[in-house]
Amino acid sequence: MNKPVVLVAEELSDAGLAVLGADFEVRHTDGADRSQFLPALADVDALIVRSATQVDAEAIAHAPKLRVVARAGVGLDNVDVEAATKAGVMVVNAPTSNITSAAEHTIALILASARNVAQAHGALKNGEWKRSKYTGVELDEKVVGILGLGKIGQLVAQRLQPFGVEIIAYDPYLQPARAAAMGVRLVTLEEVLQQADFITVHLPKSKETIGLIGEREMHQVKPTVRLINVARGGIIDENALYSAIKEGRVAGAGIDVFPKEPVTDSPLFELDQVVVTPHLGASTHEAQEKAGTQVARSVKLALAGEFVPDAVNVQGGAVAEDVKPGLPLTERLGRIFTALAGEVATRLDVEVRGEIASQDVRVLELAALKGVFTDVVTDAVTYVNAPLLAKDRGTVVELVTSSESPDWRNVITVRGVLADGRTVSVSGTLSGPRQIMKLVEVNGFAMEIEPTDHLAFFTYTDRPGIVGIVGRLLGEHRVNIASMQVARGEKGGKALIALTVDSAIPDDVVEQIAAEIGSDSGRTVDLED
Ligand SMILES: NC(=O)c1ccc[n+]([C@@H]2O[C@H](COP(=O)([O-])OP(=O)(O)OC[C@H]3O[C@@H](n4cnc5c(N)ncnc54)[C@H](O)[C@@H]3O)[C@@H](O)[C@H]2O)c1
Ligand SMILES: O=C(O)[C@H](O)COP(=O)(O)O
Repeated sequence: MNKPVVLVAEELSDAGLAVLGADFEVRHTDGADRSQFLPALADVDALIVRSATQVDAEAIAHAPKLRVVARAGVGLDNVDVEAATKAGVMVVNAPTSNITSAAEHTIALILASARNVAQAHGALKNGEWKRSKYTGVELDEKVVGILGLGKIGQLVAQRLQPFGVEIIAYDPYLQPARAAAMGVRLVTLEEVLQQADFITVHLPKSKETIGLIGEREMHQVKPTVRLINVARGGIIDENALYSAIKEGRVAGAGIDVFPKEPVTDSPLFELDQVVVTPHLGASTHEAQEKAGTQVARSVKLALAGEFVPDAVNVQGGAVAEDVKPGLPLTERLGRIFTALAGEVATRLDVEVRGEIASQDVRVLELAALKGVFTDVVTDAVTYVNAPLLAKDRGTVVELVTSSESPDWRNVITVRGVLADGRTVSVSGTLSGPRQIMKLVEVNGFAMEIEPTDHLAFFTYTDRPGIVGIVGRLLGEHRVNIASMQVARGEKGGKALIALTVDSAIPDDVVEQIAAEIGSDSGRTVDLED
């Protein structure tokens, strides 16, 4: 069988390649060179990039087999996540891999800018011993303004605290109490501009943040301010920064990122007050190893159709430890649902009841959909394309949660309404310390059986002799019964017989059983992959 193809379009750490292992055909290309990159996408299953490869709609259209784009780093501004989602392609990143490196690089640029390290270094190496020209400033008792107090902004704040600075931050999406707990005062953008001696940017690049620090803002800052950008080029307007430094309205800058990269000529490069690095924030051995291994793991999960905690274009995000064991159970319930229904539901409720319902359980809805469609379409069903499949087929899906679960600690139900108005439902739980999967309800009948690979359900009218008939017919056809349960509403009423068997029951045997016991519905469920 052909191995899935993983295209590595930028440098990936050896550790990352090692995680991929021998199960994949790993190819390499230069993602920054479109004439190489686009044709290389033709038959790839996964693509791994850093920030230099533009994974736009055109690239995605060149990759008909693509199932996952993995960004070995944080920023996703080079990946068209919307186009990927439309094409059913999962996008993952390595959200924490390089944050320490980026924060440390920020500190390096703050200090380098404060003490003119790069300029003095260059001068001395050029034979110039200049001391007064490179007199700097202390950090002690200065005000540092952080724009964007997210993962990196917070690490920067922690690392700056011992320098004796006052830290203020602008981040309208953060609770002031959370910032206060870090010793940071949340203020408005104007207050940062007016009060800070150093301003460091840690924002995502977005429509809102492009040019956030532009001409107008450069007129509001102290003339002694130093601006640092280790986030993304363009958040600080380069031309406005150039004029402000030239005109003495800004004292200096430390810049790691540029609006267009790579870049070797920028007006900023002529200014002695500016220290620059070529997007080195994440360029440490440690960050690259973490980014490489994290995305390689995500690629493996994604190609196996498993849930990928770092996926950015599926609902759910990171999965709580208590919720994780529910994923295979719910997926199995989805598959059993489809086998019982024999068609796609018009409406599907995924009910989560019990203790786990207090957590973020949206991923269980995805797991149910993945199961529901696994035996319906030929293509691999993933956590990304399962909701798209539901939408395409007109299935309205709802997640229902409740902390009430009278019989079990947690119960998950997949219940659907079919086109003719019939309802099909199946519920399961994880039982005991070993968290064994149990089916606890099928179409309103209570039971307790393991959802093994081969199941069968027959409804009939309650009367004596049914178990014997079913046992005899299966025995005659050499199908071994592992367990059998009978459930009924009332004596002589509608009843259900549920079986787990060691091999698939042939269709003609199902028909024979149904005919002999007068079953109006005989369904088998075969889940062996
Ligand atoms: N130079 C590098 O090598 C390097 C390395 C890693 C990350 N980065 C970049 O650093 C930036 C920050 O990364 P992170 O991991 O800390 O991201 P994050 O998402 O954890 O933090 C971003 C913060 O910005 C805030 N924010 C968003 N929009 C805002 C707005 N309009 N105004 C004010 N605040 C806003 C958010 O609330 C959040 O707290 C990203 O641009 C990322 O691409 C660069
Ligand atoms: O967003 C990021 O992760 C950083 O900017 C690092 O980008 P890189 O992987 O191209 O170094």
